[in-house]
Amino acid sequence: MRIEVEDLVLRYGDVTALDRLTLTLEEGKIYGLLGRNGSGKTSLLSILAAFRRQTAGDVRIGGQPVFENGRLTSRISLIRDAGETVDIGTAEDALYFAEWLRPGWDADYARSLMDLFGLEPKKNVKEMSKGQRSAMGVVVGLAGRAPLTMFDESYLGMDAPSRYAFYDALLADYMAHPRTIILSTHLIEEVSSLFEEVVIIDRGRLVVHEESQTLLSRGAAVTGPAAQVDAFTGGLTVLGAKELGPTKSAMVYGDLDDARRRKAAESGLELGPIAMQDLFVHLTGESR
Ligand SMILES: Nc1ncnc2c1ncn2[C@@H]1O[C@H](COP(=O)(O)OP(=O)(O)OP(=O)(O)O)[C@@H](O)[C@H]1O
Repeated sequence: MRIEVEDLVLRYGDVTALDRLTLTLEEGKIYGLLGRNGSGKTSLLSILAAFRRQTAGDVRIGGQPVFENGRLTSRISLIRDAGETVDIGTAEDALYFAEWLRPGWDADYARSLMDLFGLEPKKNVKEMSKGQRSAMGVVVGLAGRAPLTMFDESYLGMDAPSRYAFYDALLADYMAHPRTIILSTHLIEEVSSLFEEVVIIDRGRLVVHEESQTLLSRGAAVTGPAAQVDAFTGGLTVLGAKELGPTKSAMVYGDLDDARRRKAAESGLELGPIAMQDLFVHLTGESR
């Protein structure tokens, strides 16, 4: 479902969590929502899921207002940090409840995900470990197949093998059942290969909304003899550099046009990609 957010403001008392945020997300893509602590990610997702009402501004999903719109919210799923299943009883009860809530629920898929994450259906959710509860949230989020599915750091408590199993399952299920997925995360390098587009917010404002590949193309690692690297990077924004003997590698930010790329090749320099995390740190790190 297409998401249109216009001049969105959310205030908690004196704190402005979202500050006239404007954003349009087309349907059927996987979006990465990135931002530093307190930048407003959870606030934005909570409004998209109608858990909260905005202070001002307009939010439309599939062309409709979201708040107190039950028909629409049954098609929207937000899985939060601790999972939403804690007070429900056993894992089986939680799945039953989710099935009742979600028109697109796939019970067979839910069972296979339970197996994948080693979750016991008869176990009380309250008695599960943090990682198991996170995995329960992931099962509910994936098997619900909501046309708008959002994961707010929900998989952070899971161990690395479980997280990677989640990323693989998400991608496979998204290919088979395309829908709009938003992943908010601090584990940028782990997840960034899933993102088709990236949204970065900082202090409640939009910093970047771009295709992942376009964003990544704004940075490059320049490697070669130190003097040539320095000459090449003069005038460019250098995000960081490492030296190993006579060789230097510098991360630069900015559009590297064909002429510059040719110049690099002529100077015997190698241009390589840089990590999304480094771009993120650059784009959000200097403003505080
Ligand atoms: N219930 C609340 N009451 C008061 N202030 C709040 C509340 N929830 C969030 N805030 C404030 O709103 C701002 C945005 O918080 P939000 O949780 O949306 O950020 P976030 O990007 O999700 O952060 P994190 O990455 O740390 O989870 C912060 O300044 C936070 O302190």
